Amino acid sequence: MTTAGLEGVVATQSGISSIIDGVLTYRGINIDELARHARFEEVLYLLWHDELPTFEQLTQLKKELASQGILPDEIISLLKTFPKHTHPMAILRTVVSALEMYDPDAHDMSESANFRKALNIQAKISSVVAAIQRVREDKEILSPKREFTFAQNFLYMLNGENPEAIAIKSLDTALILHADHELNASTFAARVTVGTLANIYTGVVSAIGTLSGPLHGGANESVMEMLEEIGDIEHVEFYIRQAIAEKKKIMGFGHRVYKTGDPRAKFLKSMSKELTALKGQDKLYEISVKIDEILTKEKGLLPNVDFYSASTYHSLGIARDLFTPIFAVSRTSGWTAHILEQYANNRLIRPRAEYVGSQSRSYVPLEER
Ligand SMILES: CC(=O)SCCNC(=O)CCNC(=O)[C@H](O)C(C)(C)COP(=O)(O)OP(=O)(O)OC[C@H]1O[C@@H](n2cnc3c(N)ncnc32)[C@H](O)[C@@H]1OP(=O)(O)O
Ligand SMILES: O=C([O-])CC(=O)C(=O)O
Repeated sequence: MTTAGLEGVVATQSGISSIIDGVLTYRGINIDELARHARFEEVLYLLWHDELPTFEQLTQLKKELASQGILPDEIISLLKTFPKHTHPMAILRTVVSALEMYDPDAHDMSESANFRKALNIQAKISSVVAAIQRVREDKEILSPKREFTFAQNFLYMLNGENPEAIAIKSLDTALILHADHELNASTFAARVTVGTLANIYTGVVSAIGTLSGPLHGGANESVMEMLEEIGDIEHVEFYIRQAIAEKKKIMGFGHRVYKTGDPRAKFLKSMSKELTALKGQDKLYEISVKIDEILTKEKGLLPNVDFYSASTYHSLGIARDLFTPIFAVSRTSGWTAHILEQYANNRLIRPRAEYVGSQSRSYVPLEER
């Protein structure tokens, strides 16, 4: 028996995040508590080490993220070679692959080397995403500052100025909310890849490619496209009813696992409300809420993590095609935690396929076809 899309199939055991009765936890801690009280670096440490960091451990991690976040000159030169219209997810996938070539530990598969590589990727991926924007604006590439937090550094490297407190807090919360999510498609891809004992860079590259699709992380960019296409609250009703009639998938709604709502969406909704109001972009929030109301009423479809993240990121002044790369910056914490967990107890992941093709055919020579 096969199950389309492996729905409901339990493919591995994991101690990293759980989704039980619609409640999401990281290492046993409810995401609601982490979103309200933690900082992204604490969540990163928690995902990697199964413990919240002490003050000293957190300080050390912050220091290492800033120092490892400096990109090699070769990587900056490489970033400048891509055509300007290249999608940032394609650049990110390519550059993370290239990072392996500048890591002397790339093929050391010891546990300590794998932790070092996880840190290297997590630190640099944020700098790469910011640098993608700086390169296309012909601006100087900036490095993280030691005194800044991870979220603060990302916004600083992106915009070249010390970000406002509300922007730092909002991005930090968004990073926490996107950090891990059990066996989602990109994490599964990462685990399958490293299950062959391919290295951690290769696992993250697989994951980035998998995240980019609009049924997964790419949905946040598609949501923004839709909001821009709708343009006005007056157009929502017509647009959504037509999409329903044409049986189109509406981006940012529905979920394979959550049927009674995505617990992350409420935080993004309230950030979207606050930030759009602050930036005079209330219209975007109002359009989003109207879409949400119609889909809930007409189809019982609820927003997932990607829906309100679109208006949240937009009101932070972030370009639409950087939304999914930012998701990747956050999810690198979960991917690398899962990769380390996979290495710790590895067995090749190799399921079977039920054969439904032609049977008992013979080879026909070329001249007889
Ligand atoms: C971070 C993340 O990855 S979160 C997900 C991001 N992706 C999106 O937002 C894309 C839009 N959503 C979807 O395509 C889906 O809901 C997915 C991919 C998230 C989940 O897919 P599945 O679990 O395979 O659900 P499936 O696509 O079978 O949907 C079940 C039913 O709900 C409908 N449905 C589900 N999502 C949507 C949607 N967004 N818009 C319209 N109808 C939908 C389907 O058409 C289907 O209806 P049917 O039974 O009448 O054919
Ligand atoms: O779990 C999933 O299928 C998709 C998702 O919400 C995520 O990756 O955050």
